[in-house]
Amino acid sequence: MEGDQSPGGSAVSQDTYLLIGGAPPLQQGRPRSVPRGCRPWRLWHRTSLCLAGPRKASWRRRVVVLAVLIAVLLLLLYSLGESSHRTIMSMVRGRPPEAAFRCNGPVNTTSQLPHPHAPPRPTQSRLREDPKVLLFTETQYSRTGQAIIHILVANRIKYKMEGKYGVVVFENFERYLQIDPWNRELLDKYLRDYGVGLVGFMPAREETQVGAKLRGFPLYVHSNLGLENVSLNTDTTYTPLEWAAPSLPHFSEERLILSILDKGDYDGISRVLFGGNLDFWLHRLLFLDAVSYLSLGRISLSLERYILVDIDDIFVAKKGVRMTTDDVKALLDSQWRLRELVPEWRFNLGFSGKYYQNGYPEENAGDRMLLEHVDEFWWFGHMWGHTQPHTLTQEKLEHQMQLNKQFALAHNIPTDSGYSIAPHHSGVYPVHEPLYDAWKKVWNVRVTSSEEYPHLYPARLRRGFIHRNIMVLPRQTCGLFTHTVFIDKYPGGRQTLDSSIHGGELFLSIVYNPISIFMTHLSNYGNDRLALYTFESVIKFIKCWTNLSLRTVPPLQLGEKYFHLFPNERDPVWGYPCADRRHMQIWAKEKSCEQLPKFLVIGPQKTGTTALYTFLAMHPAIVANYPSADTFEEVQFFNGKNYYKGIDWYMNFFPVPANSSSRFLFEKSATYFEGEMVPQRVKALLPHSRLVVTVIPPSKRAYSWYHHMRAHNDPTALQYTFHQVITAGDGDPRALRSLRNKCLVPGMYAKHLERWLDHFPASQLILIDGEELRSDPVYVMNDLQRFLGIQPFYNYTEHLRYDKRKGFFCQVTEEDKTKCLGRGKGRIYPPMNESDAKLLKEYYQPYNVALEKLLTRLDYPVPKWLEEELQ
Ligand SMILES: Nc1ncnc2c1ncn2[C@@H]1O[C@H](COP(=O)(O)OS(=O)(=O)O)[C@@H](OP(=O)(O)O)[C@H]1O
Repeated sequence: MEGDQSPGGSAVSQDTYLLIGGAPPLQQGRPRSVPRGCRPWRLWHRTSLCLAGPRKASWRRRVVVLAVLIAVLLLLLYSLGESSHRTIMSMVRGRPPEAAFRCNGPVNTTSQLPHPHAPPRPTQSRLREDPKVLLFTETQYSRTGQAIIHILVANRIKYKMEGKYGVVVFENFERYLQIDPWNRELLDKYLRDYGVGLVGFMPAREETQVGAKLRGFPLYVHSNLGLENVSLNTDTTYTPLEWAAPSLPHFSEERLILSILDKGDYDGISRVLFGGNLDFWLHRLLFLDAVSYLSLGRISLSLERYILVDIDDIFVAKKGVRMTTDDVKALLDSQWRLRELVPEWRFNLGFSGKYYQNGYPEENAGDRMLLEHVDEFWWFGHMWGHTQPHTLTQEKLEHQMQLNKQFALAHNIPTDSGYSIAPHHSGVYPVHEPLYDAWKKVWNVRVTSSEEYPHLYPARLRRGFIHRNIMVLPRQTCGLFTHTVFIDKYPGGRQTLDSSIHGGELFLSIVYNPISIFMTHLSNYGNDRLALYTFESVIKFIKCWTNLSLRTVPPLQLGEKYFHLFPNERDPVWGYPCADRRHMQIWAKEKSCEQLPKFLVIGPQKTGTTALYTFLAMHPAIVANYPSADTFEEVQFFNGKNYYKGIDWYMNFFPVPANSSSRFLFEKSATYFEGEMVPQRVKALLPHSRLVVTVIPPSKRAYSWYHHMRAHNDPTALQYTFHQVITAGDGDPRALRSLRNKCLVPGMYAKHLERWLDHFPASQLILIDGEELRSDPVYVMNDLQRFLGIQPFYNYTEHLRYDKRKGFFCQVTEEDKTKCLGRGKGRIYPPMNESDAKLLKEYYQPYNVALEKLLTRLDYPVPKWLEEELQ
């Protein structure tokens, strides 16, 4: 094995590093030659000499000449008028760069997929679970480990440290070799039995090694040597590495490493070993291929990549950075060239009609020419006046959209794309409901895209979701913004853009995302036409270096494809808007995180949650949610269909914040406790919230719940006895089995608590003994006040009193009477029969044991009833 090494003697100068055929070297400034006399500094020099004669001009003369010159220039400009502005600018600017990328080999112009690269899958090597990667990193911060995780996450490849795996990855291969014989044999047996392969990386070394033998392995390591003759396995998803001959300019500054394939002839285990890290893009592709190859195709990405390039702000840009007729022609030409590489390629144009014909005369001609070629592009309505939707009411939004639609109809622009986007992503996420309503009503929008979900950064975590039947697709960043108009003004210099194209961020975005939507702006197509340069270059680079098959389809089809590929992204996860500065900027001003609860009473049902809710609401500093008519007073947002109504719907259950933010808003929904998705959703929206859980003996809870269902005339509960419900088997009717589950499952307290604790630290959760709440509510309420840190401290002794008739503690009214909970709380029903009680005690035994262990581990008090249950 050869170690890290840059290709010897192949240093290539800057100008050849850039892939612009025939372009002058970068150091010379502009990419195209400019007539010398037209350059302002040249003009000044020559004129001064001419007026002042051959002798060295005195400084006075120079000042006079300069003043005359400025005056002449101003006069000239004035007389030529605005129409000449662009002509002068283009003389000064030179010509835009071209994507004249040269590929040292055949460009992959076919749209066919290559032959399957994975060896046939042995029947005995089937994995029962979702294939995952088992990853061993040195530490959570180690460099290659981070790079591996980065690639896996960006490609949505699951990885973990437990369960069944499709591939095992060692950040440091030596760790694998150092495993003690017993564990090594276990791991190797697993790899052999399930046909799971291994990827290993050789650690970087300062010192040079020549022929160092790998422990217990027939391999010898040579490190820090030059790579002379590279010849590698050609059976890869991407372009064979033999293309990476040292003479190729792309590799001049990169560190090539050698990677080898061990086909398992030695010990039955296939391995791919990398001589170094993943810094270089080609090795990242090779790593993905290795994962695919070693998992026998189970962890394999399709080779199809869909790209859609939106051109936003059509007609919006300022004078001077809009498109002229030449630019429109260049756009059309580029579109034709791109079709050679991506079948049916079309740019997707988003227009704001209000600014039509708002440029210099040549630019207005450009506007008209775009409309003359309306059929050549895909179109979508942007916002008429480019206003941010979150600042507008639904009425105003509809009005703006209507104006743009009328403009479209008047200019034969198609209006049926079903796609739209909002200026600055405003209103898409965080959701501004009026935007979704207006979009649906005026434009029948069914798909949009945004960079903001869940956050702009890190880009690799951007995802899609569906809200109210509108598909929101993630957008990728291509490095061009409204103000990136000239190549020499590109932030970080042209080299930065080029390295993003040549294996950097833009290239990897396309490689890692089966579907990429890029946002560009009108201004990126005028002047230096950077968007044309960027996309033609990156597409050629991809076609040159990979076997990816590039495609494009209109947005609606793209949306359907996206959620077909990633069905588990359909459901949104609403995030806390105040944690993200950008989200705050595009969230309606009247909204505030102070209108979200500070704590939740999460249940489970029948443990005394209503009493707790009522007692809490008595506190002067605590504000409960408004009651919901549909859900028996509870909001029930996080656990059911209400979640899809969005956070505006949820926030409407709470009063608009008053001046003081010391009020504690809360809500109680007793079914949150056992909901599978609830902890994750609560964590996302209310990351700082405190959680209040009440528990009573689980069998008692189950019995109370059964009677609750009977009292609510549930037909199944009325039809079957408690015994029949708790002993229902798999062969029983569905309704009965469902009732059994709802009756028994919430009482598995430890299991549900563990799930909450996966998302929240124990310090944010308090466990209340429901039996104690019943017998000594004052003590419990004081404890809870301390946990929540609520001021002022409320003296419940004066406000709660035992009511003999009710048999429970009740609220003391101003008239010194008691106000108790309704008949539905503290019901009267016959005691549970002994055999059912015994049955349930046995049933819940393991869950109660686990609960006791959990509480002890967390240093929480163990309720008395639990001690008794375990005796
Ligand atoms: N102060 C006071 N007043 C009335 N009831 C009290 C009180 N404290 C605790 N309990 C017990 O609360 C049980 C109802 O629990 P929940 O309020 O959680 O029920 S629900 O899930 O909201 O339906 C209810 O269960 P049942 O006795 O089966 O009706 C009561 O035992």
